[in-house]
Amino acid sequence: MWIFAVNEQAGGGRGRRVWKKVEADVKRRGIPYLAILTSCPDKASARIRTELELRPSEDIKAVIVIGGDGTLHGLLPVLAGSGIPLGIVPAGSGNDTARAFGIPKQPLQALERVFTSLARPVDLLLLTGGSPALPRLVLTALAIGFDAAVADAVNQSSYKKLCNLLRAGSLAYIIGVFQTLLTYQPRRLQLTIDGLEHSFERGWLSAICNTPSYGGGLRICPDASSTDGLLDVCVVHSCKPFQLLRLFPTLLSGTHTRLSYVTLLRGRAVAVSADGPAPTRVFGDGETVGSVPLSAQAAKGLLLLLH
Ligand SMILES: Nc1ncnc2c1ncn2[C@@H]1O[C@H](COP(=O)(O)OP(=O)(O)OP(=O)(O)O)[C@@H](O)[C@H]1O
Repeated sequence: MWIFAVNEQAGGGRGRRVWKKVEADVKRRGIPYLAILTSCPDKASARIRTELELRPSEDIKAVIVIGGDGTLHGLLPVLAGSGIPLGIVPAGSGNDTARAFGIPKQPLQALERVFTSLARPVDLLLLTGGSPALPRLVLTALAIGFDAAVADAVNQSSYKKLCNLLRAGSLAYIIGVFQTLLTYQPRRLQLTIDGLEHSFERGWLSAICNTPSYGGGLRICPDASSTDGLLDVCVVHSCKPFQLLRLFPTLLSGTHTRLSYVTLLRGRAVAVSADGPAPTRVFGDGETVGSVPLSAQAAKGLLLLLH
C-alpha cells in the first residue's frame, strides 16, 4: 500500500493539478494506494498516524507527499524514526527539499523516481528551546532574523500567489527582500557552536542548514549535506543595507560565501540568541517556528527518504 498525503493548496493550487496527474498514473499502474487529501497539517498528521497504526508496517511501502516544503515539514513528526520511507512529488512554491535531493520537478518523473529509488537515511535538524517552547523537526533549513522576516512577509503577501501562477517562486522572495529592508534593524547575534562562542555585531541573518538551499533555490549554505551529521551555518553581519541587497543575487549561485560580511560555520549543535528591539523570528522549512533563543542539533539518519 502506497499512502499519498496531498496538500491541494500547495504551490497556490498546484498540489491539486499535480495530484490529478499522479492519481491517473497510479490507477494506470494498478498499484494499491490510499489518498489522504487534507486542509491542514494537523489533520494530515493525525490521519496518517492512524493509518500507520492500523496496518502492519510491512504493508506500507511509503508515504508520498504531494506538496511543498511546508507540507513535508508537517509530516516529519509522524515519519521521523518510524521506519516508513518518505517519497516526494514536489508541488510547492519553493520545493527546496526536492531540489536538495535531485528529485525532478515534473510530477510523473518524480513519481517514477519514488517507485524506483531505495530508501536512504537522511539527517534532520532537531530544534529545542525557543519561544514558544519547542522541540520541532526541520528537514531543510532554519532562517533566523532578516530571512525569516522576509519569509513572513512573502507568506502574508498577495504577490506570492501571482508569482506561483507565473511559476516564479523565487521572484516572490526577491520582492519580500525589498519590502523587509524598509523596516528591519540588524542586531547582535550570538552563536555557540559545539561549545565555541561567536558574536556578531549588526547581525542581519543566520541560517542553520541541513540541506543547501531555502527560499526557492537560494543556496545559503552551498556545502550543506544531509548525511554528514552536521549543521552548516551562514551568518550575514556588519554590512550596509545596499551590501545586503548585493548579497541576494549571489545566493542563487552560492558565491556569496566569498563576501567579507558572510561567515560560514559548521557543527553538530548550534545555540543562537539575539539582542534587538524586536523578537528575532525563526522559520523552519519555510514555516514559522517562533523566535530565538533556540538550540538546534543534527539528528543523524532520522528520516528514510526515497531518492
Ligand atoms: N498536509 C497539509 N494539508 C493541507 N495544508 C497543509 C498541509 N501541510 C501544510 N499545509 C499548509 O499549506 C501551506 C502551503 O504548503 P507548502 O508549504 O507545502 O506549499 P508552498 O508554500 O506553496 O511551497 P514551499 O513550502 O515549497 O515554498 C503550508 O504553509 C501549511 O500551512
